[in-house]
Amino acid sequence: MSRKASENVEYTLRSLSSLKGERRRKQQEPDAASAAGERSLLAAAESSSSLQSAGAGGGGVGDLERAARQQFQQDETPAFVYVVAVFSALGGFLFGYDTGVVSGAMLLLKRQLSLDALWQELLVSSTVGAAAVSALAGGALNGVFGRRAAILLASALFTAGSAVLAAANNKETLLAGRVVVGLGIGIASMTVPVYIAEVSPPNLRGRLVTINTLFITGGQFFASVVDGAFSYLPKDGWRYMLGLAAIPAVIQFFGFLFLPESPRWLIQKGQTQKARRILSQMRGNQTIDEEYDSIKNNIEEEEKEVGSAGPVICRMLSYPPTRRALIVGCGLQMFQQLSGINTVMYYSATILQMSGVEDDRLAIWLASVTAFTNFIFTLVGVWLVEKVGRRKLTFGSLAGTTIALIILALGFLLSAQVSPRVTFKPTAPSGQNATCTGYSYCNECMLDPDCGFCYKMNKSAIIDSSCVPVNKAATNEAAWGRCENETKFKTEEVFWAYNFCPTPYSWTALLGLILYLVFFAPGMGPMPWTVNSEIYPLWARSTGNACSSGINWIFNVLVSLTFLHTAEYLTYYGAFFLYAGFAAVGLLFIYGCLPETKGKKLEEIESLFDNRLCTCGASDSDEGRYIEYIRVKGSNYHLSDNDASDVE
Ligand SMILES: O[C@H]1[C@H](O)[C@@H](O)[C@H](O)[C@@H](O)[C@H]1O
Repeated sequence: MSRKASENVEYTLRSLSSLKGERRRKQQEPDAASAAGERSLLAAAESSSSLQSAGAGGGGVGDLERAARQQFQQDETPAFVYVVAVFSALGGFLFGYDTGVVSGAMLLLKRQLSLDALWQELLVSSTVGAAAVSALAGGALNGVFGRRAAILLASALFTAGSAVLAAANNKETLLAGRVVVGLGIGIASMTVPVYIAEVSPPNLRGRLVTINTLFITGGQFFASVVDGAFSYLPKDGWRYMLGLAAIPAVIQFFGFLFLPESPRWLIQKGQTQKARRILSQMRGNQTIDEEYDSIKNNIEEEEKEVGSAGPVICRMLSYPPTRRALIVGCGLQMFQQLSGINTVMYYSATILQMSGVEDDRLAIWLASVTAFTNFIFTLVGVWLVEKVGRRKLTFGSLAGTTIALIILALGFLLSAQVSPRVTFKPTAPSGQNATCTGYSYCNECMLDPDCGFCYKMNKSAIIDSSCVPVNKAATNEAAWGRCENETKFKTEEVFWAYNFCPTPYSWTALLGLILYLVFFAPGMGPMPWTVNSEIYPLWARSTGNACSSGINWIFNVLVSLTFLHTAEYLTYYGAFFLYAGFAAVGLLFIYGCLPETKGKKLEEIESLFDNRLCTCGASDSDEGRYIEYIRVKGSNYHLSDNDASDVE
């Protein structure tokens, strides 16, 4: 389209996947008329020839439509939106980095500060616990002070926490640092997706919000590499691991001093001029009138419908559409964690050892391969989200995850069944606990965190095997006996297996692990965050996201903290069958209750929850419809209103 033509014709071309969904339209137009309008619009979009014959100057309208179509394709989203999305997603990177780095740091810390099991657990879970609290509190913070202020606060907390951790000289200071970092993670985890969703154009929203999860998994991957690299620095290596997070945090803080507030939040607070300015900065050469009006009308309408009295959460629960959205949002986050992602992430080194990787360092490095798989396949999700939509992507991903969990469980089951016998029972030195020496199979020995399996090999057969206590300070050797230290390993030609049993089926665990991430990462990883950033109306968005993120963190703590105990009581395969069961229930939930939000304006999404909670994706049937509106200068009619004589 020539520049001149584009100046002459001001238009907006947009796509909607459903007219039924547009509440305002429904109220303004009688049903029959709207159905007729819908039909003619559909016809108009289908072929330009029908459009041409609809107008008096048919050829002119055809040109107009073609020009509009071309311009739509040319209307590029300004780079500014991407800059804003990437700077915000640094919050996701820090979330991933700080949750991921701790496992490597802990290996060094527990030796240097002689931490007992309780302190180790405290240092790991305090962050996740603090994140749960601050995610819940972050709703109010976001509502009152805005998204930008919340992100600035989160990056300040990340910076302060990392500095405290890097300089800590005792475990109490470490605990304080971990709590501060956790507070930052919680706020970032609930604010960043909301902020990105609110500044993005509808056609890119899913992709841009999913970038945040890409940054989370990127942070986890980077953390695993840093863990591997600094594990060679036994003294103070942890200071670098924990302190490094300050760099992206400072970058984000200064970046956000210059980045704008969400225009939707500004409109809600009555700062309309500023909102307009920011919106046009974000939309470049696209006209913002329609988007601006629709946000504004929506806010007014919502206030009329829901009122503004009482706490937001009470209003959300008593208003059916937001209550339904909240159930869907929290359910998604709960099933994300119940399908066991963080046991896979936090214990991948252990799972890899089960597959026969005996060297500790190699297991740490291989764990970064796992984190890398998670990262790369999240990228596949970024690519797929606007192509296949949220519903299909989430469902397909969880279906594959369930199968992978079953394979993982079967792998552990097979390994348990062929678990080597204990054939040699050494006498414990006096004063030493004799529980380990009482076990008859490697499998029982492996599940007791205090014991390990010491054995010899004769060709491929395991001989002279014993179960003895592990050296708590260095789990790569036994507390006493043949496997006590590496010199003895060599002279006695023995092998030491802690946390795993040498069996010919261990590779199935590795296969299950990789398959798990290949399926989980594109859908179940990012979609709960993406969908939650879209499904609540503006007045309920911060609170809705605060609740669902809080649920995510609470289930994260529950699942990852109980993993070792669950494995002890149910065995490893029992634990993975349990997660597979949760995932299967999640599958029913997603099939029944998750609507498609792809391509819809945030303001239209609320109407997806107008009807029954679980419609098994019934609104999807409208998905194939592609309706285009063209607004022509001097005319407020749609082209399909058959009044082409109004067209300039
Ligand atoms: O979406 C993320 C991602 O999948 C991470 O890998 C996981 O550790 C988080 O718990 C989850 O919320």
